[in-house]
Amino acid sequence: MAGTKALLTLENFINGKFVPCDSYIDSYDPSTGEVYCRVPNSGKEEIQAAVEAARAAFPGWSARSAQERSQVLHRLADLLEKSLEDLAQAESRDQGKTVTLARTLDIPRAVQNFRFFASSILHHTSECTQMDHAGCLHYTVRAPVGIAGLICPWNLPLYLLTWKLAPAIAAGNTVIAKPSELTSVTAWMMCKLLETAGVPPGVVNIVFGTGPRVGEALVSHPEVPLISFTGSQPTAERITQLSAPHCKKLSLELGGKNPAIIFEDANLEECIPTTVKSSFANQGEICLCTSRIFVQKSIYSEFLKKFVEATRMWKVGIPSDPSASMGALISKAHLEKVRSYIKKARAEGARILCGEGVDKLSLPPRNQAGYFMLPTVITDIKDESCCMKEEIFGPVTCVVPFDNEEEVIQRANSVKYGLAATVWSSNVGRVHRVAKKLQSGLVWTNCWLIRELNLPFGGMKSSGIGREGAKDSYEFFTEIKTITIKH
Ligand SMILES: NC(=O)c1ccc[n+]([C@@H]2O[C@H](COP(=O)([O-])OP(=O)(O)OC[C@H]3O[C@@H](n4cnc5c(N)ncnc54)[C@H](O)[C@@H]3O)[C@@H](O)[C@H]2O)c1
Ligand SMILES: N/C(=C\C=C\C=O)C(=O)O
Repeated sequence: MAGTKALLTLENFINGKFVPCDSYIDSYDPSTGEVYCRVPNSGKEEIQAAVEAARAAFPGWSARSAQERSQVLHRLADLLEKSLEDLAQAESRDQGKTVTLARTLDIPRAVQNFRFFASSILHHTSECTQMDHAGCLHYTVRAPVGIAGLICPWNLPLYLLTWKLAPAIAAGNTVIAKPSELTSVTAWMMCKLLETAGVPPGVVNIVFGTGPRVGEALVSHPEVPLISFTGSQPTAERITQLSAPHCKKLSLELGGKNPAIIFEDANLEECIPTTVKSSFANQGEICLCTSRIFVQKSIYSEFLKKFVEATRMWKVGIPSDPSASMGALISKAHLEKVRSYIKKARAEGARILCGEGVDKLSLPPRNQAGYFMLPTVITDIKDESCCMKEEIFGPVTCVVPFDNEEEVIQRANSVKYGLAATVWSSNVGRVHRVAKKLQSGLVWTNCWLIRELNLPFGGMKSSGIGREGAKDSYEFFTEIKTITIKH
């Protein structure tokens, strides 16, 4: 345990108050490898206190009109926006991403999440049918589920927490959220804004700590009927097991092994920079990142040469460097895991064209122990290799050739995941055809990560269960009831 003197110490946020914890976990600055923060190591007791607070707050919050709740969400969005720079600096320090990315993606999107659900909650309608022969009118009503359990990963901390929190409270639920123990700081900072925004005590409770300890206590609690989880597939399996005896409502947003399919008629001037970005943005630590690039044979050599050149321009730097495209990976353990895949690829006879073990990474002395690595491109690799099958979740991408449409669809679909894909071609008929056949919850053609928050977001196969978005999140965070009136 590091000396605790200068360390930032977080507290749980329960019933509108910050409460200290009996024990703490060290949290590291990924850019230096030094401990800089202490995160509460909460457990069953803290979850019980949060459940009691959320239970007491539910009748009042759920009885408010959608308009009243919407106003609270708008105020919170405004407050987050005012703190954008502080939050961006904190997110970067905690996660390792560049400040530029946190400033332009993570925090603006957190603000947008509150504004978006503040608006969308006002526009839902319910169904009504007539049954004239029986003299009946039927209609549906929706009601909040109760206490929502939200469990989030470390890659886009505030972005993904607010993507769950905003629709949950907009719909009238009260919430217990558990951020990743690796990235808890911006959630804690957000708690400081809740009272000013008008969020009543107990509506939002944030309990920090590890998955096995506090995560499992939340999932197992009988008074939490719903769990919205974003994270890895093995954790989702455990959450599913623990939820089963209680028949909990589950939303699972999991990993991916996302293909990019690049046809010979693709506009390479747009495709190459976008595919470098889709492979390496946020250090490749986005579930939507490309990690298998299939390129049609006739343009394979040209693509590979230009892609490697462009990857070498994707600068790794300290997170505060405005010219850096990529910062540090989340943890030492994760860096080692990502490196181990490159080692395996090499042992299988694949070629590493740039990055890890090929090029030299230059860092200031203070950052030598940080968790940095260069963006790495692998080729001459078989589809059966673990690098082509398993989620690496780091700055590593594989490039392989293909002959024709049918073959590439089959190969793209040959993994257990089905989250996101990109298709590059100037033939509009082809992009529609291929997009329809891909086993993927999201397909971007001639672009990547353009988000329309109204439409369903989520994966198929081992990439998850359920969808998030305006209508989908509303349906998940509410229970529907059919009412029949005989007249
Ligand atoms: N589909 C998406 O929208 C999406 C978005 C971001 C990340 N991800 C996925 O998340 C993974 C990376 O995130 P991670 O390493 O934080 O995932 P993880 O599964 O290790 O952890 C996610 C969260 O679950 C908690 N947790 C761990 N064990 C638990 C348990 N037994 N019970 C309850 N909670 C538990 C963790 O503490 C953390 O808060 C990748 O697989 C990535 O693809 C998916
Ligand atoms: N959920 C979203 C993104 C998930 C990214 C995973 O790392 C979103 O854009 O709504």
